[in-house]
Amino acid sequence: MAVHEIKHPLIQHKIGLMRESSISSKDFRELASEVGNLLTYEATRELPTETAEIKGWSGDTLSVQQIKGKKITVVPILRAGLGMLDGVLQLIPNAKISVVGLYRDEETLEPVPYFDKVVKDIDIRTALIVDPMLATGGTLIATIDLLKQKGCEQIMGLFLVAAPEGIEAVQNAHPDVEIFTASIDERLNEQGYILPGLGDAGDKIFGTR
Ligand SMILES: O=P(O)(O)OC[C@H]1O[C@H](OP(=O)(O)OP(=O)(O)O)[C@H](O)[C@@H]1O
Ligand SMILES: O=c1cc[nH]c(=O)[nH]1
Ligand SMILES: [Mg+2]
Repeated sequence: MAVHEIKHPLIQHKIGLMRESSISSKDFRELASEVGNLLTYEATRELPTETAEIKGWSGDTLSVQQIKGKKITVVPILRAGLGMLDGVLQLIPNAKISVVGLYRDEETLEPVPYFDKVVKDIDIRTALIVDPMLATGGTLIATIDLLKQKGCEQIMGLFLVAAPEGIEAVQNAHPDVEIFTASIDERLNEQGYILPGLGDAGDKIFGTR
């Protein structure tokens, strides 16, 4: 599995701002969307293009490049993934959206699924999963399981922050999935939170902390 930690200065700067303990929900939300946008730019760098003929402004026929083949479905994981969705859609405005809802049980840290509504033609689309946090990896593994059961064959994931433990778990379960993250942090604490991390991303985005 390919794991890309994106060291772009803009991304590093914005993730640094998000680590400030007193950050407001408004600022956290804006930055989550902005970093989601920048990660999308990086994750789509290798998308294949093909030549198409169009009629240009002067009436001449022009050869231009268009995205080729499989289309994308963006898969925000409820709740916190919604915080990155706007930024992703700014770059892929025609993407279909497949929503999955899972929360992590606070005691067992196991993912608990509670919602899914994915596009019907997911078998011919590339899924772009978005979630701010990849911690133990349980939520991501369950999401990939679900998408594959529905026929999805090509899957990428965008995460603001990822823990080494979670990356390893996902690598073992789904070695074919490609991951893009703004930061691979140090470790998980006893409660399964990422250190140094961002805290509880869902609570910060929705103001429920
Ligand atoms: O890798 P894992 O250990 O599974 O943890 C990561 C998950 O935990 C958080 O969601 P949470 O359960 O807090 O739900 P929320 O988005 O509704 O806050 C986060 O947004 C991920 O979905
Ligand atoms: O650090 C973490 C781990 C899981 N979920 C979060 O929101 N933050
Ligand atoms: Mg949460």
